[in-house]
Amino acid sequence: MASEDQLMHLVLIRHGESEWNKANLFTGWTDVELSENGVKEAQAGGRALKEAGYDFDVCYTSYLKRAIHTLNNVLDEMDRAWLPVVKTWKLNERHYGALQGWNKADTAAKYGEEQVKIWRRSYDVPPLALEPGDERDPHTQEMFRDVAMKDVLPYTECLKDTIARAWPYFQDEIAPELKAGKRVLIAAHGNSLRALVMKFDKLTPDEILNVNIPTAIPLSYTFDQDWNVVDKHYVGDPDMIAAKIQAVANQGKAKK
Ligand SMILES: O=C(O)[C@@H](CO)OP(=O)(O)O
Repeated sequence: MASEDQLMHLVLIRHGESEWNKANLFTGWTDVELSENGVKEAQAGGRALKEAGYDFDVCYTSYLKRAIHTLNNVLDEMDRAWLPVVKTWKLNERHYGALQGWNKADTAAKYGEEQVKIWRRSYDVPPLALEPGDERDPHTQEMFRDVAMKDVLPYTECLKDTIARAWPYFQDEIAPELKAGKRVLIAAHGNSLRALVMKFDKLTPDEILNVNIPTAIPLSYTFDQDWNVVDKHYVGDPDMIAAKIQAVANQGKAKK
């Protein structure tokens, strides 16, 4: 067992409910705001972290406002608004291609729940792609104007593609901070966090299929120096967390 000063502390938090989660729409890189409930969820996540005695040295988030505003609310609750925050598009949600804006239950009724589960959760089957020139094309959006190599920007992504950008970012930018003893908080998205969890937990493509991340519940990881997970737990009430995980899974079901 590693001694406490050799352990590395990381907390992941998915953004609170967004306006499009509430409407059950595929979101991806659409930059939608938190719902009123989502703000409350983020605040509750911050309070849970504070009450459990967590503190951080550096935070990371995506370019999307639902994650950024979640982080701001968490840090406000912890009286840590002053902490350094690094934003990167590499932690953006998985790009949902042409599905962005479609209702998940209607899509399940039209294409079948199995197909929707594959689009939502499979490791290597991407959703239908955006057409180049679509107004949602990231190559033409202001948000990505500083991305030098535009061909890395996607028209759609499966989880494998999200891992291909999020995992090298974690290894190059975040892992050294953890190694240096910094306590790190990452506020991101259901699927960009699944990308990290798949790597941390060494899950197979079949195992990751059934992993759903609940909104705004802090997920605490402790690693030893070899990146073995020595502790992993959600911070909050277990029944509430189980209900939230099930609610995420149910979003892809057709309405009966
Ligand atoms: O719509 C999305 O971008 C994601 C996260 O909200 O949804 P899903 O859980 O269906 O992958």
